[in-house]
Amino acid sequence: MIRLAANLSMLFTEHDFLDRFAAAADAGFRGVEYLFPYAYSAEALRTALDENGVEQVLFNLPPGDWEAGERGLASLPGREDEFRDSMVEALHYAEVLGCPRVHAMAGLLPQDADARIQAEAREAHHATYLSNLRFAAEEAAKAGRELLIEPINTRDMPGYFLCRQDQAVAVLESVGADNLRLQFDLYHCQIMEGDLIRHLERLLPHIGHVQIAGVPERHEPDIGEVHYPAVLERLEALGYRGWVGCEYRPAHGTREGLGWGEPHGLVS
Ligand SMILES: O=C(O)C(=O)[C@@H](O)CO
Ligand SMILES: [Mg+2]
Repeated sequence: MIRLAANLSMLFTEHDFLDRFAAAADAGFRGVEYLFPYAYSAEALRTALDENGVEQVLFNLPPGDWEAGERGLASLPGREDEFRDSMVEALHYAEVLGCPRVHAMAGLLPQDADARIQAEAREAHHATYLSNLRFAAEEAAKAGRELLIEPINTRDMPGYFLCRQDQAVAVLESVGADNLRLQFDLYHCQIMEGDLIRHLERLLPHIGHVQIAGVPERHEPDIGEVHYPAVLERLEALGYRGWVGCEYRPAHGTREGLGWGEPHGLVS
């Protein structure tokens, strides 16, 4: 049985953040994920999990200055100290929340530079990314956690450093840490590369977490060009036993749009 987690940064936004845990549990979700926990104390979040009987399955490391447009620190040359601090903070939250995995966003390449500068920057980001991920995977291993990396489509996030599955696999293999795994977001993969079922088959040994959304609008999985019943059936047949994060923006209301999840135990 596919295990669905509600992404509380996108679902149940009809409610205040701390009330979304109850709304998710009431709709049949047994796991939750969201972008960032840091606006709340870890203890308050722990209480929200416990009171509603849901598991925390994923959240991201602090991403730098999100409001100013930053999208992660892991590949940013010169920001290594901040990245290390962000890992320490994330592991503290992971411990209190009992969350088995955290996601390190890669960050953006410099925009508006000429091709030569872009190429040099890409090399510098790659080297920084590998060394930061080596450090972070080691820290995560000491704490008994997994560290995830996620290719994100560059239409939604222009300049995002990690945007293709092969690039991610090359990074995982270069770092070579057992607890460094792939966050496979089918929405991003469909936009950049397509061929979702073949990607799942090939990438399964690397996958630590899956996320889904309809393409191209990022609405419910039953809206758009991807036939998710077939994709999820294949995922299950392949033996994937992890979580599938529902990371989409409801087209109308969250509950109104949950009909697609009824075969997986959700209630609309
Ligand atoms: O945007 C996505 O997709 C995510 O999974 C966020 O957590 C940013 O990485
Ligand atoms: Mg995602």
